Amino acid sequence: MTPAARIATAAEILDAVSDGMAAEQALTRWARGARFAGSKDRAAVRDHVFDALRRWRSAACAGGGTDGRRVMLGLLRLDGADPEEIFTGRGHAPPSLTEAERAGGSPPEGRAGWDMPDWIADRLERAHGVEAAARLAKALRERAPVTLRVNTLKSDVPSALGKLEADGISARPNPLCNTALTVTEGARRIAQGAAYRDGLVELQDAASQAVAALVPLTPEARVLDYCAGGGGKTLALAARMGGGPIVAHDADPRRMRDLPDRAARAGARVERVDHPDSLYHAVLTDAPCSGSGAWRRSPEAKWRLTPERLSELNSIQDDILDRAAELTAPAGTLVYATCSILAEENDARIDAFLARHTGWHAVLRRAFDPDVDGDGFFTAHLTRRNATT
Ligand SMILES: C[S@@+](CC[C@H](N)C(=O)[O-])C[C@H]1O[C@@H](n2cnc3c(N)ncnc32)[C@H](O)[C@@H]1O
Repeated sequence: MTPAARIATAAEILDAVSDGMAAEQALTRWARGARFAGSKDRAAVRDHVFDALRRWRSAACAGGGTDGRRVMLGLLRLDGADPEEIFTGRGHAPPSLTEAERAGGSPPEGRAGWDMPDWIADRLERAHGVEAAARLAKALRERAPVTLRVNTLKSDVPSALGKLEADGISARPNPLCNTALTVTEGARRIAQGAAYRDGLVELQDAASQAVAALVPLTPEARVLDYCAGGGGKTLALAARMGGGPIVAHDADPRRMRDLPDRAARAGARVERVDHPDSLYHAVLTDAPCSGSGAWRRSPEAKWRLTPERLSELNSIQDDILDRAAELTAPAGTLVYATCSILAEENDARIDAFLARHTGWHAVLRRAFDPDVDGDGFFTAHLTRRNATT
């Protein structure tokens, strides 16, 4: 495919996303019908679509409209490219620009440059002040880093770096966590590489690793990952415990479907339970959330979140904390985590928990901002006051 044909395809996919289809689904549907497209074409189209979704509002402003064609036009303008070289109408390129399109569009100013719905920008500004809010919003316009966790059950940082090099992948240590590596070259080769296949490294965001690294663990601790999902943090905890065991639970057990295979590959022991009913020294609740700290990776979620859905998530987060508190041993630690930058899902949930449970206090609260090293995350550690056993 020519560069222009890739742009034309991205514009069509963006129209499908505008109509409500998930970006991944729209890309898969296109790829199925596009046998002519090679792996580089697919990767390039995907990058265009995700770049446009991250900067939808500013690109629409620069392109003079919200349809896929004009969003791609705006994106080219924002990136300093000459749209006339792409919109030629030749071959599979998009049709030539009309006079109205040439004259339309304006540089994004103010909130348009934040690339976020106003209601979310308002909340960010209330919580963090205008400068910090703008910085957070703008960080989510960029591509996210690709990060790996070195599985200390099978390797260490220097040997993992060496094995990755042999797979054609370059990486560097990531400052957020001592197990984290940022991939600098060859990210698309990870899944086929021996280091990944043999369980020496896992794909995991560095802030997610840092959250798991903060969970207080002792060698004999009984540990419950209450919202285990695919098990990213379960496996990170198991590695810190010399293999485990870690008890994993999820309200939707299908989310843990791949966990036994992943654990076997990593050399970790994970016991899945449907109804946890004993007491644990550490209970991790990596709660369902807006995912706002990771909107670089799933940018359409930024445009689809509604105030109603956010309130619904807040109720689920409160219920999870209440239930997890019952499962925390008297001297144990309840760990709350989200991959969100919204105060409503972070400090406000902890404050609400402490108001409902006056015998508890927060011994740690930490926010990770989305940046070149990792996603936005929040974690808090809760313990009972004066607990002795
Ligand atoms: C953020 S994801 C977990 C990601 C996972 N910990 C990881 O690191 O890969 C949140 C998970 O919470 C689960 N969940 C939703 N409601 C729940 C509830 N009431 N109790 C327990 N888990 C719940 C979801 O099914 C989802 O898998």
